[in-house]
Amino acid sequence: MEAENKRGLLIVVEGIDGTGKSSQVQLLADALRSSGHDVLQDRQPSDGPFGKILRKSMTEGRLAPDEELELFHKDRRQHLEDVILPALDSGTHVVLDRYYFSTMAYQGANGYDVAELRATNEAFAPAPDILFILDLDVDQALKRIGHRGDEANAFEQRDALQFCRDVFLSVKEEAYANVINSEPSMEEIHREMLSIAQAAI
Ligand SMILES: Nc1ncnc2c1ncn2[C@@H]1O[C@H](COP(=O)(O)OP(=O)(O)OP(=O)(O)O)[C@@H](O)[C@H]1O
Ligand SMILES: Cc1cn([C@H]2C[C@H](O)[C@@H](COP(=O)(O)O)O2)c(=O)[nH]c1=O
Repeated sequence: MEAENKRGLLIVVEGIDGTGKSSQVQLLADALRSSGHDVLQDRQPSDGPFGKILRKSMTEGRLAPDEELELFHKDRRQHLEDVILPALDSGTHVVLDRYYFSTMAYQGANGYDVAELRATNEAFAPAPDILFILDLDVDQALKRIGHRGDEANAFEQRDALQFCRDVFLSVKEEAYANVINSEPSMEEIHREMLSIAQAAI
């Protein structure tokens, strides 16, 4: 009899800029691979056609809010259909840097209703099996990413990031959510996340 092909886990890492998401996604994916698991490491915006437009807009000039929001949703649908769901179906674990919680946070900070954004996304995007919310004080996060700019922009950015941090923390009671204090060393944070992931696999 053929061995049953167990579905992979969708493991999402969220948090405001500078909390260490990319570093932890890399460490977690590498550690799970070293333990013999099939792992796809990926990110949103994705590297697909809509994600590329979004990434370009971040360096070359922001799009109008409605156009930007539509592209985040198109990107997520395309990424799920073409990449994430097939990987999970084949038993591969997906470690994802940002997901729809970032839409709730950042587009919420742009003025859209957070609950509506969540409902729109959860109508087509499966909830994660594990969500890591990397949590750090906004000033510390800004220090890590070496914020530069004029004073007015700094205040605006600080307020927007505080809003985003609050939105990420608003889902902390979900069964899949794990709030990770991002102050300790990368290695300590990695050990905590790996032990949670290993317990679920
Ligand atoms: N636990 C940590 N302690 C100190 N510095 C850290 C820690 N984790 C990450 N950093 C540093 O903070 C900076 C941002 O890390 P990283 O790019 O992983 O964060 P991020 O959340 O993915 O950021 P962004 O959302 O802006 O891409 C990097 O210089 C990284 O080396
Ligand atoms: C998925 C997603 C992302 N964003 C924003 C958040 C960041 O400013 C950038 C992504 O860049 P990073 O390399 O991951 O830091 O995109 C967003 O506004 N909405 C989203 O849904």
